[in-house]
Amino acid sequence: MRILTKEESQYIDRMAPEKYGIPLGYLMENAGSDVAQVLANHYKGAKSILFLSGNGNNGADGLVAARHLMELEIPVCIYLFGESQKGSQLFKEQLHMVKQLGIAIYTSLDDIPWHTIWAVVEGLIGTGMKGELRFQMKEVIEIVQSQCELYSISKWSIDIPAGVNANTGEVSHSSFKADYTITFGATKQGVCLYPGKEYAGHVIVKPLGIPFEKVLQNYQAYHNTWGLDIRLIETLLRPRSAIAHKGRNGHTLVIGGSNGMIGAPLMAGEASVHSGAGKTTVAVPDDCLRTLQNKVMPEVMTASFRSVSDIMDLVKDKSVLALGPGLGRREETAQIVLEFLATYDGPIVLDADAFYALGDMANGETNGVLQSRSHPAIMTPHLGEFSRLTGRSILDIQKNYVQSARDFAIAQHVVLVLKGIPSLVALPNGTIYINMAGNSGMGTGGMGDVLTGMISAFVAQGYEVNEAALIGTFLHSYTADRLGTKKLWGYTPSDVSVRIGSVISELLSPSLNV
Ligand SMILES: NC(=O)C1=CN([C@@H]2O[C@H](COP(=O)(O)OP(=O)(O)OC[C@H]3O[C@@H](n4cnc5c(N)ncnc54)[C@H](OP(=O)(O)O)[C@@H]3O)[C@@H](O)[C@H]2O)[C@@H](O)CC1
Ligand SMILES: [K+]
Repeated sequence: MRILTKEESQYIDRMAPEKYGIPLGYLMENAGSDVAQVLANHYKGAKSILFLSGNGNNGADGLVAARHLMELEIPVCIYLFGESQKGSQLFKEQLHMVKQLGIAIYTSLDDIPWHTIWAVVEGLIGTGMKGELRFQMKEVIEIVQSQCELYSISKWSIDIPAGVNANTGEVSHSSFKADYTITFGATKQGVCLYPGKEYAGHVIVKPLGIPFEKVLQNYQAYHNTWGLDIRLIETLLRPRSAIAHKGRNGHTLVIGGSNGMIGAPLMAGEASVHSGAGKTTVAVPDDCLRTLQNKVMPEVMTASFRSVSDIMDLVKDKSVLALGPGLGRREETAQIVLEFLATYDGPIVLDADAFYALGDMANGETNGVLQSRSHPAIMTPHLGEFSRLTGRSILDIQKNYVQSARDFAIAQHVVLVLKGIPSLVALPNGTIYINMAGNSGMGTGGMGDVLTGMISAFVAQGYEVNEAALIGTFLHSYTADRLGTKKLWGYTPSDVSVRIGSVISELLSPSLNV
């Protein structure tokens, strides 16, 4: 699923007429007619649908929809916001048409017969929003929302809810909170990120009427952002060969653990087993080995290390290394991690305390440690860890969430799995995937260790690091969502871990009801 930024949408807007001779009015006619079709299918025999129309092209989309609904004999009316004579050219043209057709138009909210309205469709403002919502628009939205609540009227937005920043998902105070958003061509980035995502409700994507990917090929600042969803994963997952044996399915090595932190490498190791790695070994510092052996499931092999050369020996015959879970933050451990990274060039997933060793990568001595690897390292920091790696505050990262992830992945040449809400996967070429799965029940200690084990297992099984990060990240959340349908909290990382195999089996063979 393609995701567009505000600038990309506006570029399409400009280029359609300029380069391809496709008047914007054509695209608007498609957009408006699609909005009408969706509403007509939803509200057969509706009393009345009210369009809130700003004086830009977002409002004009709504006016087109109102005209189409009139043809379908669905009663419509319009509330006009702002000065019509100052509106866009297309808005003025569409307004003239609906006036000629005699559609009821209100300029005061007090005059609207609210008891007759079944749905409000907000076209106050779309991708043209600059800064914070202005006061007058906020007032209108507040009154409309309270009327919707009073009369149980459902709320729709055109393209993006008024007040939601189309890029960052930040919302102005009094933004329009829709039940549904109908958008064109592709979802806007701002409704895939929080809090914008909550304001958009269910997003419906309709065609734009121009192959926009072709148009964007010439756009210098084109960012290439995708939704990480089930359809993408179905294209990436490959059935196992019937003759695959444990040797073919790879061997994961997890290096982690410290006194009191044995659970982390243990969960990573067990998740690797459940995700299908042929073999899994968990290695911990010498003095933790006995504790590990007493706790770990029998399918996981165990080992221990004291020095970098021990780790080098252990990793020799392994397909992938997961480094960091529960490793601890002692200075000598950090030294081992750095020394090891300087010598080992194989596939690696870095997590948790491995980041402590790397410190501030933008300004510190470790800048460049990961850049020239033949397999880009996969890094799975949460926001706190990412803040430390980048030397920037969490607030600053959240404000520029997607761009921060993209910049880091490009600069360090890594596959970054940024564990936020939602999680992002940023590839070394700057392509971003926004995770569409996940739920609030996932915020428990150990969930990240399971993710590390899952991603490592997919690398072990022969997936490229990019693919493994995408598959692991999505399936981790998707499996949690499946659990979340029964209970939204109280399920454990291990519950997710043991369920992964069944979920993959279902995806590969939908007829299997495991
Ligand atoms: N992508 C495409 O190809 C297609 C795009 N299409 C549609 O076009 C839409 C974009 O239309 P757009 O560019 O005309 O801007 P739009 O969202 O209507 O806003 C402009 C109005 O908002 C006002 N305003 C600005 N900031 C404000 C604030 N903070 N608070 C309050 N008001 C504020 C601004 O006022 P001004 O600054 O001029 O005083 C002006 O009046 C897009 O979302 C989609 O629906 C479709 O037709 C299909 C093809
Ligand atoms: K809107």
